[in-house]
Amino acid sequence: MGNNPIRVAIAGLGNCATSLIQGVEYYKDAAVDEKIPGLMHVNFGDYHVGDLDFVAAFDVDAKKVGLDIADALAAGQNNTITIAEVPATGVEVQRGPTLDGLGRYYRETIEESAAEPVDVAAVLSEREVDVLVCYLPVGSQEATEYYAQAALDAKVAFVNALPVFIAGTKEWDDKFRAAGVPIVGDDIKSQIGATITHRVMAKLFEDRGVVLDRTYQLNVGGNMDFKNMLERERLESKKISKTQAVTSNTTARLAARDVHIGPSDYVEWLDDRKWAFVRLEGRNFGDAPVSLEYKLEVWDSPNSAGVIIDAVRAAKIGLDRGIGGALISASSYFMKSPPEQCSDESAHEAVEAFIRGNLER
Ligand SMILES: O=P(O)(O)OC[C@H]1O[C@@H](O)[C@H](O)[C@@H](O)[C@@H]1O
Repeated sequence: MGNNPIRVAIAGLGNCATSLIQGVEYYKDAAVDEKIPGLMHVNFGDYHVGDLDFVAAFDVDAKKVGLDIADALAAGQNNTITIAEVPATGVEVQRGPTLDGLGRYYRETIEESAAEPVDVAAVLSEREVDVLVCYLPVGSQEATEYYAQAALDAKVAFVNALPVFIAGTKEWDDKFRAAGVPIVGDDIKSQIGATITHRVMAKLFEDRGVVLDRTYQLNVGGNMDFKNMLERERLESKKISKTQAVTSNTTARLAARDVHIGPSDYVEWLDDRKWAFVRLEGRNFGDAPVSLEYKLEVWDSPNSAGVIIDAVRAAKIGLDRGIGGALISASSYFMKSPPEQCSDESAHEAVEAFIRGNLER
């Protein structure tokens, strides 16, 4: 823990939480002027990466509930790369409510804890949590709403890492504004992930005067996220989120049949690696055809951890400044489906202005 602690709670102790918590351990003593792989800011405003202090965690998996956070990171189906050994935290994983959090493939794979669910808002208040990070499985609409409401009730800032639309809806934005609680969301945009690289390439076509005619992004991986998404009904919002994240960065108006962006399959032996196969087709000078194809290979969870560390610190600054509702700059830069889409360059500038206090949200 650093000098200026941010008290963080986590909903969903899967791979993403593992990378986040191990990453904070790994970088906790990083020098402020050091170049850190995968982290855009060592200091974000007054907050150092080591200031994140994990004081509460919720899960539904019988193999995780009741364990110290440090032990839960290696439990159950977690299969990401190990970044650091985390010493015992003294914080036990508590039983959160399941609601619609477990789809068919989770139910087939894990055993649900028999413990009685806790009252999350009460725990958040008791532990004096500053920021709650929501890492529930894709498709958990009701469960995400439950945690968002708990954050509102306990006046805790909310970082929504999954593609359930909360920050991006007027209804929830109004609730967060009224409660004076900040929110950053929705759906984490990884450091060098499928979304950001695809956005950049689509924009490059446009900036160089090439007409983008069609594109696809096929993603495969071997973590529970990909297994969960074999259930097609659960990934509707994910497809919408990923598609709008890419198409919003170009003025090309592609017909629905000409854009295919989706989680595509589960390949167990990839573990927490994600491979993205991306193709863009267009027309160049004199309508001459041009196409670009690339493949991204990345460990999925460490790829989002650095972004979440920044999002948590933005949320804490929002809380310190008493700003309720969606933090537009941080949401646009760190998330795939913010309330307002803009170029990554302007979102980056906006985040820096927000940190300096020159931009309200
Ligand atoms: O690589 P992208 O497109 O930025 O997506 C990143 C993240 O997107 C989330 O929706 C997934 O659930 C995460 O597992 C993933 O890391």
